[in-house]
Amino acid sequence: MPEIQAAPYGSHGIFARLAGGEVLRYRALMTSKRTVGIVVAAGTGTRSGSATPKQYAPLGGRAMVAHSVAAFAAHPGVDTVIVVIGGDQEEAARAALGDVTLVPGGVTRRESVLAGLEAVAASGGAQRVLIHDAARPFLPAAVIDSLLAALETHGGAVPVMPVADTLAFGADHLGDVVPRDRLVRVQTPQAFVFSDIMAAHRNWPADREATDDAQIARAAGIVVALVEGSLMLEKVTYPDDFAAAEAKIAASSHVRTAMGFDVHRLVAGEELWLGGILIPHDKGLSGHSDADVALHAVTDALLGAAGAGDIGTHFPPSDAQWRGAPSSRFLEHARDLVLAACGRIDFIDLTIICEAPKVGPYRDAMRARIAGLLRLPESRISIKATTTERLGFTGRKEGIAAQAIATISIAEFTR
Ligand SMILES: Nc1ccn([C@@H]2O[C@H](COP(=O)(O)OP(=O)(O)OP(=O)(O)O)[C@@H](O)[C@H]2O)c(=O)n1
Ligand SMILES: C[C@](O)(CO)[C@H](O)COP(=O)(O)O
Repeated sequence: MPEIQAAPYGSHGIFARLAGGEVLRYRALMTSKRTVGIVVAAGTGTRSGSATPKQYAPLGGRAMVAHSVAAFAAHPGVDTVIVVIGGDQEEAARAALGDVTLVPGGVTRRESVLAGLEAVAASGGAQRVLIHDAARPFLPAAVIDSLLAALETHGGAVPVMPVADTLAFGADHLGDVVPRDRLVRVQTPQAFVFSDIMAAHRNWPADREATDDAQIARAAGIVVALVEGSLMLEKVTYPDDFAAAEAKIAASSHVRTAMGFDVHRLVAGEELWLGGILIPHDKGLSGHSDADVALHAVTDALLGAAGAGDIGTHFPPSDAQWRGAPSSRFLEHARDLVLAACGRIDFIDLTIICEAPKVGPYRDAMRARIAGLLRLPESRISIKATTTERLGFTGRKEGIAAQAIATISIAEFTR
């Protein structure tokens, strides 16, 4: 199967998954092993000292929980993500995550995981499940690769790290040293054959706690393999951990800029959609979609910065489903691609080139609309307009052109 060789397992994250037909076919093959990522995010974060549950604290420009959800969503081996949340967290979770399956959790982590597993069972089950702490925001695709590979031969697998410090009992005074040569630090995600971990959790006594799922699996006789963990996966637990997490993002972030350009013809009898708003005018822009040339330019700039092709790659004009489509959908898609690649949109500079209509009266409304679609403050959107001094097709009012430059930051720690 050349498609599989062309897109090795987990090789390119979201870009590989969305870039073209070959990869999409590869993904379709993989769904024969339906894999669900469960992110447990129902804790209160007491030790973190955060006023709100730590998983909603901003980290690298978005809520902590959004990072690992995006990492799962971007991985071609993960088909679905569900997030387990606290009873009073729905609003915060929706604001952070948008349209993701949310499941109410329990009082302890174990109960929250059980609730997540039951939700998977109720939705038709799965072959494999990856159970992950929202409090470990930076989830490398390579760790997911290793875990899924280990599940080919084991019922469970966990990422582990070596212990670097001397370990000893300690209360009032230092006690005996604990030999560390055979100890490991256990991280998440923890990967399991779904039916096995589901049964193990159901059989675990309700009055007994376990700090992770591998313990519950082992108690049920599941052999749990070890794979190499990652420093990126350290848990955010105490107040100082937030600064350490921000430092990880800063250390691996770099800025990308890309431009987008588009032209559409002005014709009588069409609505004029420009910059995401409907403008009264004697002509409108003609195209396969609503032909909003300004949103197309911004969309292409974002796709370029994400290295994810162009608007035609994602929304081919040959595809009837995009006939008359609102260009806001294209822009939201580009936004989600950037976010899924652990990127942050820093700034958009859009220039609309036309003789008429005058853009000035609509500039604020366009800015607000684009900021809303990108979930950014308006201060990160610049809209400029110019004429071409009555020269060329824009000068003759035959069409409108737009160009945009997107500046994004991408933290390249996800591999
Ligand atoms: N009832 C609970 C408790 C914890 N968790 C989740 O389990 C993960 C690991 O737990 P921990 O770091 O201990 O988070 P908290 O329980 O929120 O923190 P603390 O113990 O400091 O209150 C976190 O993503 C947390 O949201 C959960 O889903 N449901
Ligand atoms: C699940 C876990 O993250 C694995 O290391 C850990 O056991 C969670 O412990 P916590 O005390 O609930 O933070």
